[in-house]
Amino acid sequence: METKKTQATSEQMTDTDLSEQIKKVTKDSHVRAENTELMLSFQRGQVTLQQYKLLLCSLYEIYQALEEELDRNSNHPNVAPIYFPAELARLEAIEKDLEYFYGRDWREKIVVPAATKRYSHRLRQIGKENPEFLVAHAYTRYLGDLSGGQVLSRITQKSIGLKGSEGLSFFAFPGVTSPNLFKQLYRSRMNSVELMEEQRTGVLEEAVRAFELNIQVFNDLQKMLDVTDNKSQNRSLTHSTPAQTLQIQTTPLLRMLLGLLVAVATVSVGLYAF
Ligand code: HEM
Repeated sequence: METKKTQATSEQMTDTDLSEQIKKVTKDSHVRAENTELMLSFQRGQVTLQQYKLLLCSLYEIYQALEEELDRNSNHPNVAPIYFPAELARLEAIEKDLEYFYGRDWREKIVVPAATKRYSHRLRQIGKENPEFLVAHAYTRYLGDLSGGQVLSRITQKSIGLKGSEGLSFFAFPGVTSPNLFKQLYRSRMNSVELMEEQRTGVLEEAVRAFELNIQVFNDLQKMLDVTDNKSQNRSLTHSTPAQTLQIQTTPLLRMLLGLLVAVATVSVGLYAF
């Protein structure tokens, strides 16, 4: 299916192409997204199991909203050209990964920050009110996933120390043989979406907003992780090793003993002088 569709990608891109415009307007946002603490952890090969698990929880909520709205609007003229569930849908893959990390009752263990709720709320809102904006969100997530998928999968596998490919389904696109060719096809489909000038401006604004929502999710996740880290650090202070605990508890005690010694010495010297 993919090869047949790919033949439509040979058309020349121009400055008025939606795919070019959207890339241009989101360029700065992309740099900001790349430089969030969470994304830097991936790039440095330092992503932790906790970071990855929490990210998967948020991705679950985001893709659930995105894919439900795309499915519901799949016959809409502005959505149909970019509707590729067989090739791109991520929800089932994320569910598999969540089950791998959290067990069968993973649904009860999902935790997401406020920013993720805002993101999914926005997706459901535009799905109802402005389905033509869905292209901006589908572009931001799917083309991003297709661009970094393979590299990020290997980095995550190595950082977390996973043996096989279990837990990494999110990064795999079995329905896409060549991510680059598929991205070309996707761009040509985006360019075939007919939009009035006002709608086009709305889509471009929505793409910047989509990046912003992602950045907020990454920042919120990092804050959640920092709080957890601090808590466990505090716990390790109260449940600290005997040596640490002793040190903490003896400081005021020592001070009291010293004070007492000085007092006794002063009294003794006084008595001696007397
Ligand atoms: C680890 C951080 C990231 C790195 C290193 C990275 C890197 C890249 C690279 C190398 C490309 C290919 C550029 C090209 O083909 O011209 C790309 C494309 C893309 N990335 Fe990222 N990216 C990161 C994070 C993100 C995030 C968080 C998002 C959105 C949420 C995103 C969205 C996109 C999109 C939409 C494209 C397609 C651009 C286009 O061809 O129009 N990226 N990224």
